[in-house]
Amino acid sequence: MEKYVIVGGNRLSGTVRVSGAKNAVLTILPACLLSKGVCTIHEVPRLSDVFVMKEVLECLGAHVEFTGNTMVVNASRISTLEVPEKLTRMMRASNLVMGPLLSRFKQVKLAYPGGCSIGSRPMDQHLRGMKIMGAKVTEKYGYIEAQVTKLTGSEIYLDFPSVGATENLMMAAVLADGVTIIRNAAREPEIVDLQNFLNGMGAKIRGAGTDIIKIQGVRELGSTEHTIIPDRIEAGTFMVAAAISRGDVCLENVIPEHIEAVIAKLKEAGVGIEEKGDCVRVFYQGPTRGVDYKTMPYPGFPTDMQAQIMALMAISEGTSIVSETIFENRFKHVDELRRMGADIHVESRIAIVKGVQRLTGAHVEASDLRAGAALVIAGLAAHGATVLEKVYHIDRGYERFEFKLRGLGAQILRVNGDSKGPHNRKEK
Ligand SMILES: CC(=O)N[C@H]1[C@@H](OP(=O)(O)OP(=O)(O)OC[C@H]2O[C@@H](n3ccc(=O)[nH]c3=O)[C@H](O)[C@@H]2O)O[C@H](CO)[C@@H](O)[C@@H]1O
Ligand SMILES: C=C(OP(=O)(O)O)C(=O)O
Repeated sequence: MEKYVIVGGNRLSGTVRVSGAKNAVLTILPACLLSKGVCTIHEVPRLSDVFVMKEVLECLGAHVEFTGNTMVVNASRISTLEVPEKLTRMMRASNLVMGPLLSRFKQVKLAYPGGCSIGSRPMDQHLRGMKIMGAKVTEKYGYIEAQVTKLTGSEIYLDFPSVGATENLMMAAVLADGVTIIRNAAREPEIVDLQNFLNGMGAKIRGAGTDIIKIQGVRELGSTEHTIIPDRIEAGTFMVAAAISRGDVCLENVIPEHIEAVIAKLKEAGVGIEEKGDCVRVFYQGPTRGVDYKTMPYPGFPTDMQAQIMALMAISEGTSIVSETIFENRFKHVDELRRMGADIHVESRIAIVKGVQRLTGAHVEASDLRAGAALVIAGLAAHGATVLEKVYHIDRGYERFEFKLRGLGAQILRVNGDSKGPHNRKEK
């Protein structure tokens, strides 16, 4: 299994370009199943999750070409409405094919994606919305099956602004009969990107980015060309890497308003940040201070940045209190940071981080994607070498991670494998 070896102590400097957003592409690729035409998508990051989603589309019968960072999907013909269990289990986001298949073909069957290491992640909000629109949904033997004669535009109030439920229901509603209104919808930028993509195919959706989304059903959707928004979590991760290494880094291809909550917290902690158009400069301007933060749905502080900032807090002056309100099991990086010398105490969904003078390189393991990113960040600042196991978690969400970090001056190597990661994966 591949691992990273990171030798800490180098100040990061230079420029890094942020890739297209994983969470946008993971909903836009399933949305291609709604189209009778050809969808050309630019800025698609070469991530292992993207390759899994490509395989899902291909298993359903779509034709997919992936060259560089452009993907062309032709789902005009589909050969099955059942997603193989092996694929649904590999990735939570595979559940996002449900809305499009039900909407266009009136039927879908997939294995329950199940829980994952950060929490149980049920799908009740997705399924309740589909039932309100008229679908018959059965959950048996680990499978979800849904079918409908005709989806009907309806009013759906989400109990929680779930990102996946909002996306699945938007996609279910685009070909439904009449108007669907999703209230208490998630407001994440990836949902706005999905709306723009669907409208490009001929859908009639307004309101994404607010908590009320209105979808006027249309008869069919056609071809489109779309560019994925920059990945705000990758941007935030590089910001923290720059800050912890006392560096001076310019990030290109960033939409600063998508990461205002992260920028505000880093500034409060004493990190220098300057915004210039779609570039952001992050620089050291003295020791950082511990700050408190609480994860919230967008535009609140993103849960997907909780672990990375905790690595910075671990060597900042004073104490910070971190509250995780989105996922019940998202502190798995804490034990690993402790191995590196961090002073962190967890009580239920709160972590109390007391800043220490320095971290020390250790043998640690990534339990999930962002925990892995946090440990890389910690390794950049640690004294000595850190060996990070289970790098495959990081490959889910960071394109050319070690290459980008090395370009900024970090000492990080991938060992035990082909040293390439998914970005160099050969096409079938
Ligand atoms: C591919 C993708 O876009 N993943 C993101 C998406 O995941 P995902 O779409 O799975 O996250 P949700 O917003 O749905 O989940 C948030 C919370 O709602 C709960 N919930 C969700 C659906 C449901 O039917 N019932 C229910 O109880 C979940 O268990 C969790 O506690 O948003 C998360 C929250 O910002 C991010 O961390 C993930 O990176
Ligand atoms: C939790 C994440 O992703 P996913 O929903 O794909 O598991 C993440 O990106 O941090």
